[in-house]
Amino acid sequence: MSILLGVNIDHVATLRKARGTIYPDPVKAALLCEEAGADGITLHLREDRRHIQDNDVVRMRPLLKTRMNLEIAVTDFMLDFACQIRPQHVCLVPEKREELTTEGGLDVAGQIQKIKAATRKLTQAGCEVSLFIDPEPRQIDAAIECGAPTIELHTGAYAEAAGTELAYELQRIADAVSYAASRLIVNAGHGLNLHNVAAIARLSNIHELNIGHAIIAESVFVGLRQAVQDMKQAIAHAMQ
Ligand SMILES: CC(=O)[C@@H](O)[C@H](O)COP(=O)(O)O
Ligand SMILES: NCC(=O)COP(=O)(O)O
Repeated sequence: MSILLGVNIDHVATLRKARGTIYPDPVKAALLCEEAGADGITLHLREDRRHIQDNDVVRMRPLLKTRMNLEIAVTDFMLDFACQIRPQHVCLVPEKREELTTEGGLDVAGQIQKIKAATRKLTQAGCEVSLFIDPEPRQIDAAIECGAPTIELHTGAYAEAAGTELAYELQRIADAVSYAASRLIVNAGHGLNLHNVAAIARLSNIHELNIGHAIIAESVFVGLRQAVQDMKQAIAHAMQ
C-alpha cells in the first residue's frame, strides 16, 4: 500500500499575506490539491497568523472531500478552536513567534500532563490526535503515555543535513519508525521535497507524509495540480 500524501497549503496563504489581498485563496488550493490526488489537507493555524487565518479553517472544513489535518500549538484558544471546528485530525506542534518555520518537535516528554489533557480534550471532541515529535524513543514513549494514536516524525534535521549527517539523520528516522510502528500510526514531515522524499518513502511502516512548502514552491513553475501529482509519483516510485 502506498504512503498517503497530506498536502500542507500554508504557503498559498503566505503569498496572499505578502500583499494583504484576498487571493490566492487557500481553500481553492486545497480543493484543487484533492482533485490532483492529495489524500488529505494539512494547514497550520499559527498564533501569529502569518499565513493561515481562522476563517480559512472555518470555510475549508465543510468543503474538503478527504480530511483536514489542523496543526496547532497547545494553547487554550487553539484547543477550543479545534474543538469547535472538529477537523478529522489535529496535530499538536511547538511554536515560537520568532521562528522562520517549525524548528523542532513538540517536547511531549517534558510536559506529559499538559499534552495528555490536550489529547483527551481533542479526542473527546472527535478529533484524531497526532503529536509532531523529533525521532526520539523518549518522545515516542511519551506520546503513547499521552494516549495519542498517531505521531508525526519531524524530518527537518534530515532535510537540512548533508554528507555524513544525512545518513545519520535518515537512520534516526528509520530507527524511530521501527520503534514506534507496532504501537502507533507513524506519519512524517517537514522539509521534504522531490529530491529527498524517496529515502523516507522507502521506509516501511510510514502511514502518511505531510509535505507543503516544496509542493507550493514547485507549483510556481508547473502548476499546483502537476506539483501534487509529481510528489505522489515520486513517493509511489520510491516504493517500487
Ligand atoms: C509542523 C511543520 O513542520 C509544518 O507543518 C508547519 O506548518 C511549518 O510551519 P510553516 O508552515 O509556518 O513553515
Ligand atoms: N508537518 C509537516 C507539514 O505539514 C509540511 O511541512 P513542509 O513540507 O511545509 O516543510
